[in-house]
Amino acid sequence: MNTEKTYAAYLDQQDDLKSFRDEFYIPNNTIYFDGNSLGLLSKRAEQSVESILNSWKRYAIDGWSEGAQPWYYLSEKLGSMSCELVGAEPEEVVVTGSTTTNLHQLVASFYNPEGRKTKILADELNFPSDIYALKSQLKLKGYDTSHLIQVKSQDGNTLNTQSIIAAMTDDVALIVLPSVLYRSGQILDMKTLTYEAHKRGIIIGFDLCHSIGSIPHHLSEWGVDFAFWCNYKHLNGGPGSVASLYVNKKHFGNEPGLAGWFSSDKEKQFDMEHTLTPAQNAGAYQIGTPHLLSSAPLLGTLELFQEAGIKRVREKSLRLTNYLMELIEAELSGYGFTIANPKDDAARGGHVFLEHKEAARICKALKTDGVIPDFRTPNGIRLAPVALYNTFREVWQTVKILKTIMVEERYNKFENKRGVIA
Ligand SMILES: Cc1ncc(COP(=O)(O)O)c(C=O)c1O
Ligand SMILES: Nc1ccccc1C(=O)C[C@H](N)C(=O)O
Repeated sequence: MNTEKTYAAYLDQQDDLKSFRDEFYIPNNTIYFDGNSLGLLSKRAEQSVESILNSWKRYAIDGWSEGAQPWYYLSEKLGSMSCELVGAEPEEVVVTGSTTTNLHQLVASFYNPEGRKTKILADELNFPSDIYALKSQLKLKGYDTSHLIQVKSQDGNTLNTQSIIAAMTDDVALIVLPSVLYRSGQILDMKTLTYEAHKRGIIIGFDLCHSIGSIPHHLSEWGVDFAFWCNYKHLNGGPGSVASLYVNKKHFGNEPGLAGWFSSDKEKQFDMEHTLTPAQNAGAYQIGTPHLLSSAPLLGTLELFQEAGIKRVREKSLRLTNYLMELIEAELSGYGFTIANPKDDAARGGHVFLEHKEAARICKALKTDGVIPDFRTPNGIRLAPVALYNTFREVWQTVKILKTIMVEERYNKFENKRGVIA
């Protein structure tokens, strides 16, 4: 392991994505390793917001059909611009709603309890919003929450594929799992899980919040029934930007569980009939008028991903997180850290997850020293060096800063307690 700073500089020089950093606004004197929570603003996203504002200024109501990006078709257009990121056909993806409302929509559409098959299978490590949504969907169908099975983790950080498969019993109607776990960054084996679910006649969908824009997916090839994700993390769509969903084309033509007039076939929508003719694509899972101003940044940012290509993004991301882990092992052993993310490339997502009993205040000390990580309760530090805008030098500097914090016990200045927003 070469721990020299010059080696980091050499890695940056070799980086064929290095020019993308200039596309982003990097906060001054900051090493931003939190792009897995909120990605940075790019100049392209800023321009695309301006262009949507201008079309409102210039065309008013006619913006729905006029201008460079007619609003009526924007959600589908952004879906088709995202399809390579998930390995889908253009009409299988639409930009709409929020992560959680999309999950509600998809469960309302795909959870059809029948006979013995009444349960929903999830896991105990997923992000709380998904679990809240699943429980409320069960209640709406008249079941109590014992109908939600949550696969247990052996080590508190990761899930075992075989344990998930073992939980696919014949009373399960629907499975909802994350693609990448938000704390440990473990990638679940979506291909195998989908295959095993379908062998048992169970519908399966994934929450791609932590994998979208970070790892490649092959949803159509794997036969995944549905997926949903936010666009504000690795895809840099901005705080609260409109989310996305994927529906496998084998399900096209069905009525969505939660219908609205934007679920309609676009040609029929303005016929104003009281019987819905659903769109024959993923667009059918939209509900009402799209949130144009918070979809707009995606026009710019998805263009950047089309230029970079998800394969190159993933390759650089793996090199960054690998370099970070190696430096941590070389420089910080003996300081109480555990690298709690999977170390092998196949199971490691886009961030490194460190556990430490002083994690909350180590995060505060890092922030004070210009490094932005995030803390995840009770003892986790997430560090996400992002391929499009972070550098190997920043990884090197972060480990150096972290070492100083540990050697000088600088974290003692802070309370070991999370802030309101961790
Ligand atoms: C895995 C996962 N699911 C869901 C959410 C939240 O969804 P929403 O965008 O609806 O707030 C997040 C993060 O906020 C997440 O990490
Ligand atoms: N939407 C947010 C709003 C405020 C603060 C954080 C978030 C996050 O997205 C957290 C993220 N889902 C996580 O993996 O922890």
